[in-house]
Amino acid sequence: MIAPSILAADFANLQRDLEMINRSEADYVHVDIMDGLFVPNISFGIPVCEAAHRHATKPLDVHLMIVDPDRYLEAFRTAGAHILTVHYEACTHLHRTVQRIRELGARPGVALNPHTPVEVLSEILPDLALVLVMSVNPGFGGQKFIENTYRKVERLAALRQASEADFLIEIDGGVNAQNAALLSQAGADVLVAGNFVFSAPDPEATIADLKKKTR
Ligand SMILES: O=C(CO)[C@@H](O)[C@H](O)COP(=O)(O)O
Ligand SMILES: [Fe+2]
Repeated sequence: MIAPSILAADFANLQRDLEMINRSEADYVHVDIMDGLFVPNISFGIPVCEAAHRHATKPLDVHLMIVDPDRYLEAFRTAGAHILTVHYEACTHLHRTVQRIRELGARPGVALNPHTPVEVLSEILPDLALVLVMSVNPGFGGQKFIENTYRKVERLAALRQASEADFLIEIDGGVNAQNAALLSQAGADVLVAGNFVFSAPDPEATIADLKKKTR
């Protein structure tokens, strides 16, 4: 599955870019929320998420790169989040946070920074709908893919098989035509792509090409 990240969209033409995603073979719309504290960048917030929800026909996959995300779970759910992903590194009581996301009626996801081993989630995997493996350090689009990600995805896929848990494995950062098939073979289910899609001459065809590589 493919989740284009609107962080790389033209914010002055967001409706146009969302309509492109609607027409495309994309499965989700990836929405990156950055608070300038958890990551050294500020993206956009709840009103933009609401606007994306109004125009998108695909479910919103909301990636919260914010400290203490519990404060905003309800607001992003009300703004249309279908998947709500928090960072492992930003949560003190991750189990409680995950339960809260489910109570709100959203699908809970947990994201891991490149330095965080997948094994830290072993006790909570059955409670998750998605694990997001960061393949760059979070905060910016257009960064170089970290090659260690393949091994991490393989280890996570092995944990999934061993535990019979049923979560999606999502990869986020530096995804392109070179690494998409390899990530899929390693066990990834959802690939986020920002710059690779939106800087292409034909973003819709680029989404279709990426999708073919994941089949
Ligand atoms: O969460 C993030 C960055 O922190 C991502 O979702 C980026 O938006 C992906 O952009 P590309 O690396 O594909 O340009
Ligand atoms: Fe993201």
